[in-house]
Amino acid sequence: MQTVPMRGDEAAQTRDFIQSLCGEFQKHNYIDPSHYEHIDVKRGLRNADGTGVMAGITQIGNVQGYYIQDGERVPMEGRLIYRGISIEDLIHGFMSEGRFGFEETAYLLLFGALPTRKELADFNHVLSELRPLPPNFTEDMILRAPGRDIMNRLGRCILALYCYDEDPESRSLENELRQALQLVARCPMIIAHSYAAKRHYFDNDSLYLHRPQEGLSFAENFLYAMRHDNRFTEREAKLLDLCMVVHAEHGGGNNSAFACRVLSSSGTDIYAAVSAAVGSLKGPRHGGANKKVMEMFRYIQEGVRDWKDDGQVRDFLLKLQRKEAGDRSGLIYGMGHAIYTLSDPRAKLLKQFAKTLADEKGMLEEFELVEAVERLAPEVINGSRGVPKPLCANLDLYSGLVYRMLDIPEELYTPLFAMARMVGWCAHRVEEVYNPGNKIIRPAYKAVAPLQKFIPLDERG
Ligand SMILES: CC(=O)SCCNC(=O)CCNC(=O)[C@H](O)C(C)(C)COP(=O)(O)OP(=O)(O)OC[C@H]1O[C@@H](n2cnc3c(N)ncnc32)[C@H](O)[C@@H]1OP(=O)(O)O
Ligand SMILES: O=C([O-])CC(=O)C(=O)O
Repeated sequence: MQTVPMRGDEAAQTRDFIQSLCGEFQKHNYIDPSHYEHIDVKRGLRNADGTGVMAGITQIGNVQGYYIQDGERVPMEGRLIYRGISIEDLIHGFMSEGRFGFEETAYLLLFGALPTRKELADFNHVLSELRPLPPNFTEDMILRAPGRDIMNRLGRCILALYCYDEDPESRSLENELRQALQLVARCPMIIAHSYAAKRHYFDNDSLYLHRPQEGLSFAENFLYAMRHDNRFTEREAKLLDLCMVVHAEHGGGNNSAFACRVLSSSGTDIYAAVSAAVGSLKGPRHGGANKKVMEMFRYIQEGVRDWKDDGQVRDFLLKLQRKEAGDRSGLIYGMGHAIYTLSDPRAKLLKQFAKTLADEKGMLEEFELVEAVERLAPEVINGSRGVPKPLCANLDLYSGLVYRMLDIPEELYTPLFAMARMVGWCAHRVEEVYNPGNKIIRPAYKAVAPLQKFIPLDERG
């Protein structure tokens, strides 16, 4: 698809007009912070003590980072629980038996119980059946309109799948589950093909489109489809599988799952709800942070002469925080979390694997720099805060490093997160739609604009 180019003078006129409207916009849209002193607004849907406003009940995932004692928030080591099973137990369970774990995690999250051997085999077979994209989908939806941003492509493709679904509007449980499994199964292919198109059209590379292979696991299929020579080792696939498991679910309140639940509560279709979740995850304060972390480390490596000197690293982090360096957002990516306080259990797990891999690949210096940021950033972020807030590394601090050591290109880091989280989104979607008591999610906004009269066109100044 091509956009119609504007002539130079038209473009300048449009730019000037829009620039003049920026002033108008600022005049009428600025919210004076003092309003928040008088009106009880739960900004970011948070209570005054930083805890989240309780917006729903779920059976799927549980995220714990503090407990309440005598009305006070008490920090604790983070816990992540999928359907009642801690993430550590789940990972230990399938790893100790030498299996891939993502498929059984998906089954657990979507249906609520661990599969038996037969159920797991049947589930894997169904995923294989559902994996191929519809005929001509890659040609029509991916190759004809390639794009640089794979998350944007993914959202678009998910919305487009509505048109290829013979029954997109039925909300029967069976249909919802069929759609959910199809989305989970197809996501790796959409990402791999979108990436191939991006490389071909924007990076001048040859075009290769691999088809999914029956008998390969989710992680193996992704590596097979992403790499031009289809080659990967078992160790790489097992590590990617583990990354997928830790990214699969994070309760109902995280920004993308909540977006999915908000849309679902309106009664709209699964494609609309899940593509909204993709859009949310793309944001740099959410899943997009894994890509931003790598960019931030490039800034640090360029800006700090001796990475082993804590003083120099701390000074650079201060510059990041003061918006004097990096992307000027003021954020130290990969640090902080809305719920976790002392630790994010996923970051702990990924850190262990990153360290072993870094040792093997001769990348211990990079690993140690990430560790230094983890150690020094809380003090920098807390700055002169009277009572320091406990602040820990989140999973995005170490996931990028693991992906880099797996030779996965940076533009796929957030899409990989989406590929895994598709399971969590679909589980929350079906839970939202299936439970009949659920109401449309509809918080309130206090309007502060003064009333005014309509002025006829000729009388306006
Ligand atoms: C998969 C995920 O979504 S994990 C999160 C990935 N995101 C990132 O890594 C981006 C960096 N981190 C952040 O932006 C934040 O920590 C978030 C968005 C994750 C959580 O935000 P919040 O729940 O608002 O954090 P919290 O309430 O603890 O923030 C306390 C203060 O520290 C600041 N802060 C928190 N984390 C950071 C950070 N990484 N860098 C700079 N400042 C930070 C906040 O801006 C806030 O300042 P304020 O009190 O002056 O407004
Ligand atoms: O829970 C959150 O706010 C963000 C997060 O870590 C996730 O979704 O994995």
